[in-house]
Amino acid sequence: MSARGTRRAAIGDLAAKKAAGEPIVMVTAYDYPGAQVAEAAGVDVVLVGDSGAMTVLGYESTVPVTVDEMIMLGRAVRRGMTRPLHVADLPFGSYEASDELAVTTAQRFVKETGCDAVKIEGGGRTVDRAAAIVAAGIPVMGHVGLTPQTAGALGGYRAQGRTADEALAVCRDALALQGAGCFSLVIEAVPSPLAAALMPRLHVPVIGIGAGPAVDGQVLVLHDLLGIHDGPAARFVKRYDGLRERMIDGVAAYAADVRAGSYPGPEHQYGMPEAESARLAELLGDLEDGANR
Ligand SMILES: Nc1nc(=O)c2c([nH]1)NC[C@@H]1CN(c3ccc(C(=O)N[C@@H](CCC(=O)O)C(=O)O)cc3)CN21
Ligand SMILES: CC(C)C(=O)C(=O)O
Repeated sequence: MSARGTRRAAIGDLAAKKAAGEPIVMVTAYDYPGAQVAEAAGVDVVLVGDSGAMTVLGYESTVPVTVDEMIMLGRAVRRGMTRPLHVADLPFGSYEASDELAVTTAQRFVKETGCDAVKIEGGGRTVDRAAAIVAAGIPVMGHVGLTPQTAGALGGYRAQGRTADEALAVCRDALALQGAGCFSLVIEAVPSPLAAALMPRLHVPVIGIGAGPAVDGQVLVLHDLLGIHDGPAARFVKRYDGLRERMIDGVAAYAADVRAGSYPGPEHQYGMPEAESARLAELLGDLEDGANR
């Protein structure tokens, strides 16, 4: 590999960070500039999340997004970065029905997007799917707590595991996914005490989103943290910028310039030698004479 800092990340890097007690930084990205920005900012893991269904494709949930759509996003992300670990979400309906389907879909993502790992949601039957994909040689990130692909069954986009019994179910799922060979887990929208109680029992790196500070790293949706997304934000979202407002201001300033005739300015125009433009006028005159005959 080339110079230090430009080496492509390896799956084992997350475990090394956990062992060293260094927080792991993960963000989503869905396209080429998003991946470039994530890499330039020095993030460790870029997730091509199915949240892209909502943030960049405009669907009302993550459920409708297709494998082909996710693969297009994943390929664009691959072209935009070298170093961060590249994880791809398998979309709803593309892995649940059987181990064969899960492996086939995961293989498509690896072959067609060049991702390092895939992420699948839930415990239960997902545990077997995770084991099958791992057995096929593809690293799997698990995802427990709030699992948006099945949020309908969970009562909507709301925190999970708020009672001891429900919390135990989340812990069981996390431990089962670890047992199935997941190299890392995402835990989403759970009480901080749940995550804190679970952490000593997990040896794989755990990335939290709305799971408090006890975990090994944090993930946020790029469009949420930059303030590009304008929908209702979850409790865990911290908005570090207001890019949506800045983007609207930029386009509005352009529109105002066009309408005022102040764009394009001299510096945005191509010139032509005086002799050539004089000759062009002559040639056009001949053209008209010909047409009018
Ligand atoms: N832009 C974006 N960011 C996300 O984090 C995200 C998505 N999209 N799409 C898929 C899921 C949905 N997510 C969400 C969305 C909303 C809440 C939310 O509003 N939660 C409320 C509680 C709502 C309730 O109890 O009814 C909260 O207070 O956190 C949580 C997770 C996380 N994921
Ligand atoms: C929020 C993260 C964990 C995710 O699953 C997504 O972006 O789809």
